Amino acid sequence: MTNPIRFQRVLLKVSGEALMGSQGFGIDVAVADRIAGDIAEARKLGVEVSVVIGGGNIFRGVAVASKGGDRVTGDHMGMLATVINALALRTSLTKLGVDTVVLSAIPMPEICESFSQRAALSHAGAGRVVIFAGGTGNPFFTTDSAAALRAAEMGAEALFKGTQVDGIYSEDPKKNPHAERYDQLTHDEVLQRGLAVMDVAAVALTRENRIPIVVFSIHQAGGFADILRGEGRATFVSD
Ligand SMILES: Nc1ncnc2c1ncn2[C@@H]1O[C@H](COP(=O)(O)OP(=O)(O)OP(=O)(O)O)[C@@H](O)[C@H]1O
Ligand SMILES: O=c1ccn([C@@H]2O[C@H](COP(=O)(O)O)[C@@H](O)[C@H]2O)c(=O)[nH]1
Repeated sequence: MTNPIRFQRVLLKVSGEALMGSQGFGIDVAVADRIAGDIAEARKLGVEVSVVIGGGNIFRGVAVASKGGDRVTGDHMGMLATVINALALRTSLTKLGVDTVVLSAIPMPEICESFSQRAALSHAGAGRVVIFAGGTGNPFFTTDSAAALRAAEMGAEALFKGTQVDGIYSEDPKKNPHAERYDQLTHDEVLQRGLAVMDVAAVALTRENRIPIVVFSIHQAGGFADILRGEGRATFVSD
């Protein structure tokens, strides 16, 4: 596939669920190391990469709410899960010699730096990979929304969503293996057709800020850099 856009600065959303690999829960270090390698490879192409990481391998707030618990507490637990994942990914990147900083939306200064746009831009400008932890810092959101928000704040030219599937389909391909796969869509088409690969708030925020979305499989080793080179497999969302 031809990449219609050339990117110098991107925001990568890494699926939390992907981090558990073939385990049923938690972090498979080999997977974290491989994803870190993919980020390092992208940086070697001269692309500035910052990262938002999900928490689905550890905790999602809706799991608490669905059992009658308090949603806000559940979401706090989910946001903390993203901090755990961010620390794991930082460890993997550091092993590769990639200078990396974790900025959390929820201050926890003994563990990592707190998020501010100024700090994030300064670290990125100094050549570091910035990992945004703690989502948006607010309940009732997801890390997709955090990714859209941070992409806008960083002036990213695209939001890459590295997820469980290799693009956007007419329906969830895990539920319908005959669903049609798209190469190219507009933000409006994603919203109007209710394509649930990403939450509505995230798609709306990227549409408002004219940020393209690139959906690809995080399980494809080297896939991130391939797409940046104009190769690889992904669905592009742009207007
Ligand atoms: N129309 C669609 N096209 C593609 N995938 C879809 C679609 N509708 C639903 N999905 C599902 O959405 C999933 C991505 O959702 P989600 O963002 O919650 O997971 P994730 O990327 O693993 O992130 P995390 O684990 O961090 O929450 C895909 O794995 C896919 O099964
Ligand atoms: O801004 C945010 C981001 C996330 N959460 C909570 O964390 C979990 C994990 O994030 P995923 O995007 O599902 O991977 C999410 O389910 C929420 O419970 C949040 O509250 N606010």
